[in-house]
Amino acid sequence: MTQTLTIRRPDDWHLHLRDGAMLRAVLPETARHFARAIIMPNLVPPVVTAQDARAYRDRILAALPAGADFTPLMTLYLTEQTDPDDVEAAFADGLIHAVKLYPAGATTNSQSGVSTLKNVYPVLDRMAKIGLPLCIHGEVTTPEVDIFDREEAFLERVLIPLRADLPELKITLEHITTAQGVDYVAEADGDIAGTITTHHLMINRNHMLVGGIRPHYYCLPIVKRAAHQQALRAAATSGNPRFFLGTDSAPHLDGAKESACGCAGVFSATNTMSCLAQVFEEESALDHLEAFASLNGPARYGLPVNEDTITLEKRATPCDYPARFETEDGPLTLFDPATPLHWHVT
Ligand SMILES: NC(=O)N[C@@H](CC(=O)O)C(=O)O
Ligand SMILES: [Zn+2]
Ligand SMILES: [Zn+2]
Repeated sequence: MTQTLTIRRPDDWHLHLRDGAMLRAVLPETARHFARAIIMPNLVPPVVTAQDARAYRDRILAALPAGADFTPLMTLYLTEQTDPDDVEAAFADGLIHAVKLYPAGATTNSQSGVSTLKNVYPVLDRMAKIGLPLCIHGEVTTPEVDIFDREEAFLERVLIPLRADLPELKITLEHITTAQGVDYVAEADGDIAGTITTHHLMINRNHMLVGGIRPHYYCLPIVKRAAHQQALRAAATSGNPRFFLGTDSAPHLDGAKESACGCAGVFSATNTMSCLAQVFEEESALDHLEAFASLNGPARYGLPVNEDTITLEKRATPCDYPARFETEDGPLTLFDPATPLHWHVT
């Protein structure tokens, strides 16, 4: 007997769509399953002003396949020049749903990010007043801190002091990767939530490094040891409304990944729902998949849940996802979950 699971249509609360040829290649992959996504603003140059966000939203809408039902939820890239009035007006217009903080140098295209947090306090203060969430790439960038410890150090050195200064600010700690990140989000007072990616639920650093280095598993924050993966799986499948899906699907052309200095980012839009169903089944928590993928995110962002549904069906035959896509600029490899997937999206 085939097992089926019908859930409200999911949303992706952390997604990189890029621009141009890459946007055209990856947008249909997200729009097929997801109704909405929080769109990351780390283009080159970044999406900094309301005007940038409006223009980017129009390019995304223009790239949607005919008949697709998908709403991009725009964000602004916080810089030390960001104008609080521009941010407030964009939020009041319904154009943006969050502002994104990249510590300068932390990740892909974060050169324009924030070096001195105090310099953006006027913007953060305004956001706290109007209830606009701040999404954070939570890693310190000081060279002495080991790359595997950057998230934990961020909690102590940056996040806790920031939240003490601005306790009313709504914060989403993005793509959490450690047990410390999980514990902080679960236990801290006030308005805090955390997104978890597909790949951090599926793989740990052994998958990336044992038996050869796999550049398509390299992302930031970097995948950690198995005990952290277990903590993330427990959090995601717990039903706790503070945790929800942000795939961090982050496409880079194969040439940029398979290189002596490869880019960080995992492209997982296509097979995320099959991966998640597998994880939730393994954790005996299929009944919490809808909360993680479809309910907790909208609640957090003050948006209605989606009315339509998707159905997943567990079949003996594994899913047949393509290993890679051809974009107009070259090949793009899909996340390889390192195990056959049996949950098909019907
Ligand atoms: N996650 C990644 O490894 N890369 C993201 C940036 C980010 O989300 O940090 C990208 O834009 O490629
Ligand atoms: Zn990030
Ligand atoms: Zn990201």
